Amino acid sequence: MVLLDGVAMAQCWACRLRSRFASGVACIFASVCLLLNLCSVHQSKSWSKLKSMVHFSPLAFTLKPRHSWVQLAGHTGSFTAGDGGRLLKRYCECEQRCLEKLMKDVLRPYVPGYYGVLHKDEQDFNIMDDLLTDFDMPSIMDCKMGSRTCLEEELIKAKECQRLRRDMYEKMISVDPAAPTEEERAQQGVLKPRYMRWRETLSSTATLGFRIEGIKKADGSCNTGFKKTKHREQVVKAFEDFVDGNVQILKSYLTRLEELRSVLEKSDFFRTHEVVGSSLLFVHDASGKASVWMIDFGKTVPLPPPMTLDHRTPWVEGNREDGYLWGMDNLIDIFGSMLPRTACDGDQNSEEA
Ligand SMILES: Nc1ncnc2c1ncn2[C@@H]1O[C@H](COP(=O)(O)OP(=O)(O)OP(=O)(O)O)[C@@H](O)[C@H]1O
Ligand SMILES: O=P(O)(O)O[C@@H]1[C@H](O)[C@H](O)[C@@H](OP(=O)(O)O)[C@H](OP(=O)(O)O)[C@H]1O
Repeated sequence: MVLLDGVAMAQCWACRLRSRFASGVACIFASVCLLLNLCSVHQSKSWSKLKSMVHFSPLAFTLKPRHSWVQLAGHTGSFTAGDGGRLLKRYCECEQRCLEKLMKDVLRPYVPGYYGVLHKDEQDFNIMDDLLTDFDMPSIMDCKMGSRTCLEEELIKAKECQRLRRDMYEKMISVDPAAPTEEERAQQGVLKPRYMRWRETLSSTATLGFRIEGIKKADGSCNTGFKKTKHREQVVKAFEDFVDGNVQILKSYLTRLEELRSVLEKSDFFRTHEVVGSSLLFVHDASGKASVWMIDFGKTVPLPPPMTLDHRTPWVEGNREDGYLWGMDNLIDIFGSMLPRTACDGDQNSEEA
């Protein structure tokens, strides 16, 4: 976090100096700051999970920092930098199949562009667009969609092989020491579906059909402590903090979400897949640009034909419903409800809602 703050400060200075003087001296000063930070980051942590990801363009005379890449959520070590504004994500066949199909679906504008598989350093990666590329010091939010986070096939497998997870037990007691049952306490382990369900009910997954995984703001601050963000009012507070009272950004998000919902309702891909553990990535910056994309298709699986889902019907084991659109409806409703309130607050950024 200290490094991230250092980088954010350097970026801030670079921006300020650029706009005030646009002079060579300013650029050189900014470049020194940025390079110092870049070196320290690379020495201590290279391309690891969040909480500090830095990724600059090669030194150019304008010295515009391209952006700092941040992994807000997900598995550590899944990502590495690709060329030309692309990301390499650890290969997952399921995700590859989905991204290939999505490139031909009406959802194409709402997912990162996909460019196939790269074999590098004895590992395979899926190559995709880095969605942060066109933003300057972006604010980012990851919301995991759906009313459950375990695939039906995971539940079946878990019943066959009752593998106890000590890591999940430890994550559980670190949030709530009283959460494990007597039996779990004696075993010092929990089954994955039990852990996942506990996470769903602790957060807003079960009650709203989505949950906040993490928020990183332009000032470099980052928060992944949303495990107990369950109630609508808590979610509203987090969203308000994320958009920082900027009604224009709020409106852009709302418009994009409404468009996405209407495209999801028409998508062949969406109708024929169980979509679990997928996120919406919200990105905006100080210029007022804001957008939302669907990411993470590692647990998005095709349904056996002719089965389809409406993504709103409540889940019961066997019906494969995932609650994705129910979550989307709630998300849109919450963003919509924030508009007049933000405008009434008389914020400088506000305009007629
Ligand atoms: N295409 C992208 N462009 C920019 N950032 C991305 C992109 N894909 C993922 N990220 C960043 O990486 C984080 C984790 O992504 P993702 O959910 O795909 O990882 P994962 O390891 O599959 O997650 P999970 O553990 O939920 O399965 C996101 O929260 C986001 O910050
Ligand atoms: O957010 P938390 O509390 O850290 O819990 C993790 C989170 O639910 C991930 O989505 C899940 O990966 P999948 O979605 O890929 O199953 C992972 O399972 P895993 O440890 O088995 O990878 C969990 O540990």
